[in-house]
This record gives sequence, C-alpha cells and structure tokens, in this order.
Amino acid sequence: MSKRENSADEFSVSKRQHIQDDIKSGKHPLATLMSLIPGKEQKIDIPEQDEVSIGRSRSCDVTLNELDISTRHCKLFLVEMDVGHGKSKLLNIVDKSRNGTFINGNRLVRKDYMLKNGDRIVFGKTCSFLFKYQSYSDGDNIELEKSNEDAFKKPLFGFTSSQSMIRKHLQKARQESVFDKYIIGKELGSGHYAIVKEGRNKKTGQSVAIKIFHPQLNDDQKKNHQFREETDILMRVHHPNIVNLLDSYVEPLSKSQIQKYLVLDKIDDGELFDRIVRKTSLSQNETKALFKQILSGIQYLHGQNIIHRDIKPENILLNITRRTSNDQIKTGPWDEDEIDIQVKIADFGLAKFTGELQFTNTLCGTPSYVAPEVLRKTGYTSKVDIWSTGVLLYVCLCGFPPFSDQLGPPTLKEQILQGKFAFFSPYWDEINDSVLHLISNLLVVNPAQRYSIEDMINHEWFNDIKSNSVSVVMERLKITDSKMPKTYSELSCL
Ligand SMILES: Nc1ncnc2c1ncn2[C@@H]1O[C@H](COP(=O)(O)OP(=O)(O)OP(=O)(O)O)[C@@H](O)[C@H]1O
Repeated sequence: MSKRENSADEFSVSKRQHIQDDIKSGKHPLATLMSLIPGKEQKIDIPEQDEVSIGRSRSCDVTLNELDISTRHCKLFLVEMDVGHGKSKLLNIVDKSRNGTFINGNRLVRKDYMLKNGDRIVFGKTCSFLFKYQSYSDGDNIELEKSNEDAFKKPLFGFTSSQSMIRKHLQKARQESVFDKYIIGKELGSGHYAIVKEGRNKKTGQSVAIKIFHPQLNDDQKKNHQFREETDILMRVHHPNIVNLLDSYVEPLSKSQIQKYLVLDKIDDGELFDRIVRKTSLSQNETKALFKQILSGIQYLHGQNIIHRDIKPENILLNITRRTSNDQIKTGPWDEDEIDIQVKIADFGLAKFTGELQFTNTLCGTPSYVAPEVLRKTGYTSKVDIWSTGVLLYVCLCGFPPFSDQLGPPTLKEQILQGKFAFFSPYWDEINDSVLHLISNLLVVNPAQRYSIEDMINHEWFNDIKSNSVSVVMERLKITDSKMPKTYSELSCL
C-alpha cells in the first residue's frame, strides 16, 4: 500500500451520499476545505445547502474520524449577505464542540464567524484545514443602488456610459476579499477608529498601508453601498500631495458585524504631528515649504468639491528622502540629513464614515481643529478646512494650539465659537507680522469673511513679496508664566 493510500485511510473523511451525488451531478460545491496536515492531503467539498454539519457522527454531512472531534463538532450555515456590492453567498460557522474550533489561531467561543478565503480552520487539536470558496458570490446579479447624494456633495467626476461599464466591471471585480489580494503584515499605527497595517499586493508585490476600521454592526445596507460608491469616487482622486486610495472593501465578520478596509499608498516617515513634537515648533521657512504642498493638496480637493473635514497634524503624513552623500542638494529648508520632504494629506473625504468623534486630536482628545460652524451644526462648506488649516499653521509656528482648555476660561468650545485667540509673547515675538495677519484671516468665525484657499495661497507670506495689506502691527499678548500654554512637545513628556 502506498504512503498516500495509507494516510488517506488513516484520515478517512467520509461524506454523506447526497454530497457525493451533488459532486457527481456536476453541481458546484460552495467551498472547499484543504487538509493542511503533511502526508494527509485531502480536499473536502462543502455543498451549497442551508446547513452543513461537521463531526464524528456518520450522520453529519462531513464526517471527521479523529478522536478529539466531537460527535457534532460545528455547523456551517449558508448566509446571503449584501455588504455593498450585491448579494454574496457566504458560510457562517458556529462551534458546538468540546475541544473547540479555531479560526486563524483564535477559538470560536459563543460567537459565529463568517468564513473567508484563506482562513485556517482547526477542528479540535489537529484537524487543520485551509478554507476557500469555490464560487464566492452571485456576481451576475449586481444591482447598483443610487448613492445618497444628499449625504455627500457629488464631486465633479461624471461617469460616461463607458466609464459606467468600467465601474460595473470594477464593482464586480471588487467582490473579491481584501485577503485574496493582499498579505496583511505588521501594524503601522492606530487611531480612534482604525488600526493601520502594512500590506503587500500578492500579484505586484506593491507595499501598501491597510486601514482596518473597528468592527461595525451590519445594520444599514444603504450605508455599505454608500461607502463603496464614495470610495470608488475617492479612488479617482490623484494628486502628489494626497495619499492615494487604492482599494476599499467591506468584509462580513459575522452575521451581524462587518469590517471596512481601505488600501492606501504607504507613507514611510510618519506624521507632521511627531515632527512638531520632536522639534517643539517649526521655523517659518520650513512651515512655509510644507504649507505650499498642503495648500496645493487642499486646493485640488476643493476643486473636486471634496471637503477634507479633518485637517490636523496627525493626518499630514511625510515621505522624507534622506541624505546619502554630502554633495546632494536640498530641495527646501529641511534638516541637514534630509534632501526632500513630500507632504501627503491622509484621510480626506472620509470623516463622515466615522461620525462626530472624528473631530478630535489624539493628544488631548479635544476638538481643537474644528471650525465654529461645525460645533454649531448649522451646515458647513469647504471653509471648514480653511479654519483647520489656520489652526495647523498656528500650531506649526508656536507648538501649541490657539484654542484649548488650558487657555480657558472660557471653555475650548466657547473660545472657538467666539474666535477668541491670541499670539502670545515670547513665542510669537520673532515671527513675521505677515503670517500673524494670515492666521487672523483664517481663524474668522464667519465663514463668508474667512479667506478661501486661493486667498491663502496668494497671501504675501507665501510669496515673499511686501504688499500694503500687512501694514498693521500685529499684537503679541503678554501673560504670566503660569497661564502660558504647554506645547505639544511638553505635553508629550508628561
Ligand atoms: N497611508 C499610510 N501610510 C503609513 N501609515 C499610515 C497611513 N495612514 C495612516 N497611517 C498611520 O496609522 C495611524 C492611524 O491612522 P488614522 O489616523 O487614519 O486612523 P483613525 O482611526 O482614522 O485616526 P483618528 O483617531 O485620527 O481619527 C496614523 O496616525 C498613521 O501613523
């Protein structure tokens, strides 16, 4: 007897007659389990039926003969689910065993789990299988639902009929799972709503960042569709100062939960926030050079009717080219060991998917960058980004925000609503009046009187020209040491 026959015999996996019949009759199985035990190669087909039982009992649909398998070890339930791209037929696994069912190393305890391609399932201690769907979804029945246009001001990208065909095709192609296309690796960072991990495209080898939102209830199909439609649009946004969105996925986690994924260009050198913390504040020249890029990105977004809504130093990422030899010439006022810095704005147009708490900054957990009209909830325009950019400019130059509870009373919220801020001595003493004038035209409570992105780009501070507009001397406020605001750098050491 050959080794192979012998092992197949030892690991005899029998299936009930009707499964065999299905296969014989040419009816496709829904999924397969490939044995991962060396020398015990085995492929088990999972038929497409409402319930599939797996266990040691001969009456189970799939019988596993190992001693640590329970009589009825687990059940697979067929679930039709729409997570934003038409109905998909999926298998939901529920454990019923004594020794446990493990998915990718985690024991299923009193919860169900929606199986996905590439999952490693271990029944009991040793029965280890790789799970794969045969035909994952009902791809020919995709219904494109109209997006909720009120919730998202439509960007200027129109769809021609051929584009709409491409879009349909794209949508069909996108029924694949994020795990089919990418290998997910180590953590790059985390925020309130998501953790971001390194990823690698299995086909091209491209290194990417994968933003994995915390699990959400799958209680609103319309919202899932909206997420898919809007991320499709954001995928067409390309600018050198904006992080490219490459792919988006909504994956079922269980019968009631989903998880959203965004695949992004990977940006290697961290957040502007960390640079400010490290340096306490940035020089005028460095701030100006970084802001020229930030403003170019924001101008592009506003030109496409996209409002960022969450401009803050944590969302400004940096790609830094380091010096490798002494004769390399710097492209800007960067540090000695830096040749070039490319600014990349992250998280644009996505704030609405994460709710109001989004308006926070990670250090203080306060809405320091939010425009007054957002707090007032009276409706807003792209001018909210101008306000936040004004706060960011202030922070870069002195190292602390213009509005904070430390500066109260009044409260942070009241300071913002009243537009109550000051340039404190000695922090602002050596900084040009010209940029104080610019900031004073950005932190204006009435959005109609606030600068536009073009006003900002054309301001004399950026263009190093002297005009008559800044003839006034900007006031610096002297306050006692005890009242002096703490910089992000000081706060990060506490
Ligand atoms: N494209 C990227 N490349 C590399 N790192 C990234 C990328 N996007 C995000 N990160 C890292 O992951 C961290 C968390 O990401 P992000 O800020 O998008 O999550 P979030 O939950 O939306 O955060 P927040 O709490 O600010 O709302 C970021 O601070 C950054 O350090």
